[in-house]
Amino acid sequence: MTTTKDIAALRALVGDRTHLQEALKSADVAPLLMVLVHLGGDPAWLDRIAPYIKGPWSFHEEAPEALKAELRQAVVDILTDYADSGRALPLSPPMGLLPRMLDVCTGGTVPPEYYPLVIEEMDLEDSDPKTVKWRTQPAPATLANFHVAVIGSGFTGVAMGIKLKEAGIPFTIIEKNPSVGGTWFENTYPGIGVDTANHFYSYSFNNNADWNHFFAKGPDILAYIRRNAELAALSEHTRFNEEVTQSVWDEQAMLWRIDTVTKDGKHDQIAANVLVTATGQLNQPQYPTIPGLEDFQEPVFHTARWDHSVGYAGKRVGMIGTGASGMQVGPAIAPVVENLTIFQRSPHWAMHNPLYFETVSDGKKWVLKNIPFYTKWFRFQLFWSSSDTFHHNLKVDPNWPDQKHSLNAENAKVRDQLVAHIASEVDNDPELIRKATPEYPPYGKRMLRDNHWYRMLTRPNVDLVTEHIDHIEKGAVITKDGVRHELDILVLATGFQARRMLSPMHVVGRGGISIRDQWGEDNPRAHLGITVPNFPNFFVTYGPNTNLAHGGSAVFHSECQVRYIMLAIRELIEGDQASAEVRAEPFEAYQQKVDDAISKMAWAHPGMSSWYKNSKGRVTQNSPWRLVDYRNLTAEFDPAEYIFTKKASA
Ligand SMILES: Cc1cc2nc3c(=O)[nH]c(=O)nc-3n(C[C@H](O)[C@H](O)[C@H](O)COP(=O)(O)OP(=O)(O)OC[C@H]3O[C@@H](n4cnc5c(N)ncnc54)[C@H](O)[C@@H]3O)c2cc1C
Repeated sequence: MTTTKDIAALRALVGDRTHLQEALKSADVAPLLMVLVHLGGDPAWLDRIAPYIKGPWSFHEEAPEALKAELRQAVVDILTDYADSGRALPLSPPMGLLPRMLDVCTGGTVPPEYYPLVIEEMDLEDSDPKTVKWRTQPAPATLANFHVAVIGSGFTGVAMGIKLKEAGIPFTIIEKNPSVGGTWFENTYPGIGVDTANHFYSYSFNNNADWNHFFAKGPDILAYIRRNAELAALSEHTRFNEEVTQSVWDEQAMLWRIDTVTKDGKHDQIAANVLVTATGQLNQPQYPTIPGLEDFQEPVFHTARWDHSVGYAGKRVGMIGTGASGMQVGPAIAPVVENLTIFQRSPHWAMHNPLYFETVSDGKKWVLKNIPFYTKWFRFQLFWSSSDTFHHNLKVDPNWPDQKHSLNAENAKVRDQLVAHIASEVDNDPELIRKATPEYPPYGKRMLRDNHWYRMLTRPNVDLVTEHIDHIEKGAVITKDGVRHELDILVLATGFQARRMLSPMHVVGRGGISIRDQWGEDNPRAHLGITVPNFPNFFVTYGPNTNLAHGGSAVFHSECQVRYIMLAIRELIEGDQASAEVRAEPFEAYQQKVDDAISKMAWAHPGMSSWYKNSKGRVTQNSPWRLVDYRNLTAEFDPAEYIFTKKASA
């Protein structure tokens, strides 16, 4: 039912029809059309506008101005009609029209297997489907005697805290930093930002209408995470500046014993029934092992530990690495440094997106905030444009002749487009084209956004060095060809220790087995990327084979994992169980499925070296699944896959 407050807001919205009509000029056609059909249910509108929507981004739409004006008027009329009549706004669109709406909205075809995900993601039925509800409300004493420890307060740890709080389950978040934010707290380098559009790279339960950019910069994302943490008052549950060093499963007490140390060296221990790691895959910086690095003597720092006390304007800066972070740093500092020397081991593919630098106008923010359902439809468009539509591009066609450069016909087409983009950006300079174009197929590594990286390479003060580094001396990097590159500052854009998952923590499960005993140095494996045999009541988020490299938002995956963990916790509490441990059979069967799927994908390509693969060549980081697959795998918790141990009766 629409509340009195909603009706009052609607009446205020349509009170000034001229203003509304004007304000709607800032709206994109596709989501506005969806609002109209959602509210009015008239399929004729879909037929009229569909021919002008060629894809899910706003720049794919080419409707004539007169038609857009008609659409805006129709939206004003229908909102006025609802306001005048006091009728409730329908939470869902007419379900019979949903398939056609999704197709028109994306300018493509959305298969039926996506409908449950769409209904849930957009919360079309307003039933809060991602929140796990009690089947039998536990007694207050039961809840009071249960405790969950969450390590880390980035996007995932904060989501976990919010959901635990909603369920009334006591919990403690332990965070080594003085703030929430994780990735977005620690990475403050110039140019830091996302490559996933933010109206999708955000929580489904808090669609933000206030993003300043379609692709936000670091501080805005940090502010968003902080706002969510504040809304749930998570600071009351969080121990900041405290690092978990070790967690040991106490088999007698059926509890995790979690050792922590504060920044000033105070040790403590926390006991918890359930332990959730939300430590991210990209949290521990990877430092290169280059002979002489310690002899450099000028400022040298990792992108994730940017030293803001060091001014780089007018300096000779060297940067090792051209991955996701390096590609953002380069264009941000090149205009002000004397010289930027970039040491590249292998180039990255990066795609142009016209919205990458665009700010969200005040008018668009107004529409996002005020027009009912607009944000939900806009978010869906971004979901569609940023994720599974690329998945087939990563699959190896065994009959494809040019396996070295592309994987299948579609992948080859993308390669041609990307190569043409590089050529035009570097003014057809053959040397730069050669250096900046990867040999490996597109999507072999996560596709980045071209933030003027290629154009930057044409600057007279930028050198792209592809000769390998031999060693480092005081104030200089020496390459294998004997050239000495004199530098004032050295930036290490060398990524993270993703493969040594959960390191440097020491985690000890049942029978005294440690996670390193079980995983070795770099072979992490977990059921659905979340649970591990021998480690009862232990849940990993952003765990093995859950990194999204075909596209998509890591926040989507976090929410899938958080829901799965909440379902498991519900099973423990409602069933009065002391522990749950994944059985070996489903665990092994899942690993087999993952490895089989990955063997047919880009990352297993023999020409690829990346942080996705471990020392034996197994892809341990990436998820082979589409978002819809991972959602389906984690939407329910199957107790039959777990061994439960009852609490000893008192
Ligand atoms: C520069 C950069 C850009 C990115 N851009 C995108 C993007 O565009 N799209 C996308 O989908 N993903 C992107 N990612 C991936 C990003 O990491 C995830 O999107 C997401 O932020 C991960 O959140 P998280 O909470 O799981 O982990 P993190 O954000 O890594 O948070 C982990 C937290 O755990 C804490 N912690 C770790 N160990 C301990 C310990 N022992 N004790 C206590 N606390 C501990 C850390 O301090 C940190 O706060 C990007 C990553 C980086 C580095």
